[in-house]
Amino acid sequence: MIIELIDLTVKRGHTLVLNNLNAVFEGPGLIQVIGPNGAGKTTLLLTILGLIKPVKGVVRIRDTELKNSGGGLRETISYIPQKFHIPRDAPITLWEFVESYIRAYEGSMPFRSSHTVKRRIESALEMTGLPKDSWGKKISELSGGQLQRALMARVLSVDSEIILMDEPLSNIDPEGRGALAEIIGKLSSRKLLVVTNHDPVLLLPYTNKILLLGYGEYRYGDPDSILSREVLMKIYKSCAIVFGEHAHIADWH
Ligand SMILES: Nc1ncnc2c1ncn2[C@@H]1O[C@H](COP(=O)(O)OP(=O)(O)OP(=O)(O)O)[C@@H](O)[C@H]1O
Repeated sequence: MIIELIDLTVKRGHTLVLNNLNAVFEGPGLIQVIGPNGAGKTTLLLTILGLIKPVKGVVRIRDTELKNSGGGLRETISYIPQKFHIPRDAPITLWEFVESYIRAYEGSMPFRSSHTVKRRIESALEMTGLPKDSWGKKISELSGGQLQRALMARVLSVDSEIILMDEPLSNIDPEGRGALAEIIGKLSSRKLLVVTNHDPVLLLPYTNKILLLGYGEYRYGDPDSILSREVLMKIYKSCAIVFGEHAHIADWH
C-alpha cells in the first residue's frame, strides 16, 4: 500500500497547519510522524482519513499491485484516535467494544462464525495486555491507559492494510509501552503503519521513515537524517537538548 501526499496544504480555522507537504508513505513499514504540540500530527491523520478537506493538494491511497485503481481503498484503513470520548453511562463492555468493531468493519464481508470472532477478540485483548477480569467491565470504567489498549485491541482484531495511530503509547505505563511497541513493530512487517509520537526512540528499531512537522515546515526522510542535531534544533529550538553529537527532544506533552 502507498499513501501519497501531494502538495498537501491544510488549514484549521485560520491557521495554516500543513503547507505544501509532499511525501510518500510506502508499506509494509512504519512511518513515524513527530513534531511539537500543535504542529499538525493529528490534522495529518484526519486529512488522510478524509475527515479534513485540504485547501490545496491531495492524498492518494493506492495498492502497490493495483496502480491507479482508486476507489474503495479507504475501507482498508484502521485508525486509533488520540482522544476517545466515552459517555459515563455507555452500557458497552470492553469485549463488546472490540466485537462491535469487527462487526462494523466486516459488515459487508461473508458471515464469520461466532467462534472465529470470539477467538479473534480473545487474542487481541490478550496481545494488548488487558487482563481477563477486565473484559466484562464497562468501557466507561476503564482507565485512560486501559482504554488506549482497548483501542489497539480493536485494530488488532481486524486485518486492515493501513493503520493510522495517534500517539498510541502516550497513556501507557513504561512496561506496557515496551510491549505495545513490540506489537506495533511486528505489525509493521505486514502493514503500512503511520504513527504519531512525541518520543520516537521506542519505535525506532522498526521505523522506515520519519516525518517531522513544525508549524507549516516539515522534513521527511530516514530516521538518521531527521533525528540529526541540525534538523531537530531547527524545529524544536530550545527543546532540542544537545548532548555531544546527540539531540534529545524535551516535549511537554
Ligand atoms: N477543531 C479545530 N479547530 C480549529 N483549529 C484546530 C482544531 N483542532 C486543532 N486545531 C489547530 O490545528 C493545529 C494543529 O493541531 P493538531 O491537533 O493537528 O496538532 P498535533 O501536532 O497533533 O498536536 P499535539 O501534539 O498537541 O497532539 C493547532 O494549531 C491547533 O490549535
